Amino acid sequence: MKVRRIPKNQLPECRSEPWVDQTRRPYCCGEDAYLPVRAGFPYDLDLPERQPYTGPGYQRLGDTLLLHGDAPTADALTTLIDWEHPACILHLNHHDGVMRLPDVTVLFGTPHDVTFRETGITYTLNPAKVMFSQGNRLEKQRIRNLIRPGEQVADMFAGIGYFTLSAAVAGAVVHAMEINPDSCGYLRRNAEANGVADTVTIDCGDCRTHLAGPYDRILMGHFDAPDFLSAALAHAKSGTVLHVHGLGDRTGDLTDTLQGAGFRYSLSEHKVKKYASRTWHCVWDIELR
Ligand SMILES: C[S@@+](CC[C@H](N)C(=O)[O-])C[C@H]1O[C@@H](n2cnc3c(N)ncnc32)[C@H](O)[C@@H]1O
Repeated sequence: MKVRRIPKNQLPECRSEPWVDQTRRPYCCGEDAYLPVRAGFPYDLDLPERQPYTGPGYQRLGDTLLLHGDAPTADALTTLIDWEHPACILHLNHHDGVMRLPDVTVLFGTPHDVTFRETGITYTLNPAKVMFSQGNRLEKQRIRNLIRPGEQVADMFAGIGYFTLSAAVAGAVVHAMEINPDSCGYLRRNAEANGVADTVTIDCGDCRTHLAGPYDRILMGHFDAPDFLSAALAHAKSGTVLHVHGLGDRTGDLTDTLQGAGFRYSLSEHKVKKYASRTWHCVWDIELR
């Protein structure tokens, strides 16, 4: 690719010059910018074409990359390091136990706290210590759109704040419960970083002992959430909406619990993401009448 090297701060004024090839993107490195040059115009350098990326798929959290699925080969790892220049690479083997703790193998660098933004929300966490699911991004946005300012919301499985923060930035008053002290620490930091510490109350411990409803909305972001439905219903009222996550088809269990507790309700199912070849991560919206 034929380019002219210019100081990066001159990029905005040079971009519309007649010699600039508008069909290609400028490349920046340090204080320099390399602008692609149209055929027939003078150029400074002929850069080799950037090869397409052929390494493994990854999830980026700040300067750390998280790999899912099979562990990469040594060559694939080198390709990834050369491409992304990360500070750390982790291979996620699985999530463990009720706290869904990540079981990771460190492939490169040293795990540490990372800070990143997703849909306007800032998160800090250590991906080797606590889970963060980017696959739930659309669900977080959906919840954010459903919230009315001033709603009283319970988040029974708050983690580092995936749903709590989405609800709080939409104007809800959130009671966040989380059993893992590490996650509680990040949740507190994240509420402060997003300017919602005044409207988020955090209780570190088992949600069943901290629920203090009735609430307008109850968020239940854990695969075992259907087993916690009775506990949630004891803190609900007519008009309460519950968002109950789970794996596979749990509608029979949910309707049994709702009918056993004597509630009239409407129930709708939403697919969040594919979890295994034939298993979906679903969320059931239940509105009590
Ligand atoms: C699956 S993670 C949160 C996932 C997150 N909601 C998401 O969508 O990515 C579930 C969280 O619930 C917490 N947890 C599990 N059992 C709990 C309980 N009985 N009370 C409070 N928190 C609990 C775990 O420690 C974990 O942080």
